Amino acid sequence: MLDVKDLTLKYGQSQILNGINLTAQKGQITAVMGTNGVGKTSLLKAIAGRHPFASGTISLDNVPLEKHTAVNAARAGIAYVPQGREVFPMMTVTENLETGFACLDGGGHSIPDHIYDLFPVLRDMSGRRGGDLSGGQQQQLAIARALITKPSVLLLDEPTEGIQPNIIKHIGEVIETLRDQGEIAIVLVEQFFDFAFDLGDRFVTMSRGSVTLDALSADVERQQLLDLVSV
Ligand SMILES: Nc1ncnc2c1ncn2[C@@H]1O[C@H](COP(=O)(O)OP(=O)(O)OP(=O)(O)O)[C@@H](O)[C@H]1O
Repeated sequence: MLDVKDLTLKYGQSQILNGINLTAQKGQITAVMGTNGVGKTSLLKAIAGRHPFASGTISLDNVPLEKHTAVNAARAGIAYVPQGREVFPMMTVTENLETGFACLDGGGHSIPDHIYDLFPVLRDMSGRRGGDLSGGQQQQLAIARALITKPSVLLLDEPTEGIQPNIIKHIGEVIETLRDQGEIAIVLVEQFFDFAFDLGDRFVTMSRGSVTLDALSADVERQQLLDLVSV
């Protein structure tokens, strides 16, 4: 379980996160929602060790993570699929996937079949350069690369952004499959309301760096949620 407590984050003098509390359970999709600029990406970056936080704690299975760098977060089991995907454009699909081995112990790793079962297009395009893939294919590659690290927490930042509807549907099905396997706590930051609403088991809404609602899907009405995340 991921447990974020009283997290604050600053860019210079500007305080962006004002004491965020968030938990994400394995086998659940925790959807973090809110309008542009409320701090969703900053929250994910802090959890992923991509930006230092000013105060608070991030724990995995009740163990607070020390020295919270990106490498340490990845080694601890936190995988981050950033907005914009960050696929290496000059590397092949296979090489992009292999970068995920860097945070696993030992050598001699190979790409597991289940990765290609989730994303068959990556097998077909294994020799193509990352930069030559469509946006949807790059998103699949970025999620697959994150899964290579065998995470216990998967952070997804706007996975539907700029992607055609049939691939969005497929990505939604993959996220559900991962949830149903029960091994990963999934944190989904998403502005496509219906995508997040359909997938979320728990909803956390944010406004100006603070949590405004934290509720299980059974306890929240669609309109209530829509009102909270609309401008
Ligand atoms: N590197 C940075 N330096 C300074 N300010 C930043 C930086 N990154 C983000 N911000 C500011 O922090 C605030 C929160 O940004 P953040 O990207 O976390 O929000 P968001 O909810 O993810 O928005 P979006 O949906 O547009 O990505 C915004 O006001 C943004 O301008």
